[in-house]
Amino acid sequence: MFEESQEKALKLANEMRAAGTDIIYCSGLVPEKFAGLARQHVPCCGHVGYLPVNNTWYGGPRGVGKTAEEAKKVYDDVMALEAAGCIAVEMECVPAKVAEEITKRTKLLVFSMGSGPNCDGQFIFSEDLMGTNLGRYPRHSITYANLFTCAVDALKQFCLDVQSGAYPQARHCIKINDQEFARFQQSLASSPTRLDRVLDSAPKSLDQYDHF
Ligand SMILES: Nc1nc(=O)c2c([nH]1)NC[C@@H]1CN(c3ccc(C(=O)N[C@@H](CCC(=O)O)C(=O)O)cc3)CN21
Ligand SMILES: CC(C)C(=O)C(=O)O
Repeated sequence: MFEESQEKALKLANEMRAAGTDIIYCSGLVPEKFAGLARQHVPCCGHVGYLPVNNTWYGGPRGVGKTAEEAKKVYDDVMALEAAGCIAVEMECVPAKVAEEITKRTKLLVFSMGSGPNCDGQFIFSEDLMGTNLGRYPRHSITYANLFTCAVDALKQFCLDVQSGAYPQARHCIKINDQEFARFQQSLASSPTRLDRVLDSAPKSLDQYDHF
């Protein structure tokens, strides 16, 4: 919603609140728009440091705040969000020492994404945690499982078991009692098998084909 009008942002935020969300997080939203939401008592979380939504302006993914000037700009951005009435901020790819100094000075809850241990909380993409990210794993990420490989292994094994006949086994199958089955077979006595039907529909002679 960051490129939408104030009215649309408020409407969307209110729909999300009605659906039960506790807080509206928005990357790239300018402080004036957060202020508009905060005036209507919408709890908001902003975003500072490296903003993937504004990727072009950073020249690609990178740490933000490695110079004194840029670090001060991150501080100023946080203070602007605080003044706008946000209650939290995601701080992305800011040097840990800079993030720590800013966290000490703001009332906002600071969620660190690659901004070191001394913020109020940590934020990591679950695709990185669980190993389902098919792209690059950023430096700040940590991976505890390899669910993608697990999923592919499971699908491969299923394929192999179907091909080898290992699946399905008797315990995967549903039974019918012998008497009912015999009656069913009787009812099919005059029905041709698949093979009969294929042979029946095969051309009887080449004359059935068009020759030009
Ligand atoms: N899977 C996933 N994980 C993320 O953390 C993530 C996404 N996707 N998609 C949206 C953004 C993009 N993010 C990124 C992506 C790359 C870097 C990156 O290249 N970081 C540098 C560190 C730069 C430095 O040390 O100065 C790196 O080397 O990984 C950072 C954040 C974070 N977000
Ligand atoms: C979804 C994006 C904007 C994000 O939260 C991040 O990169 O931290």
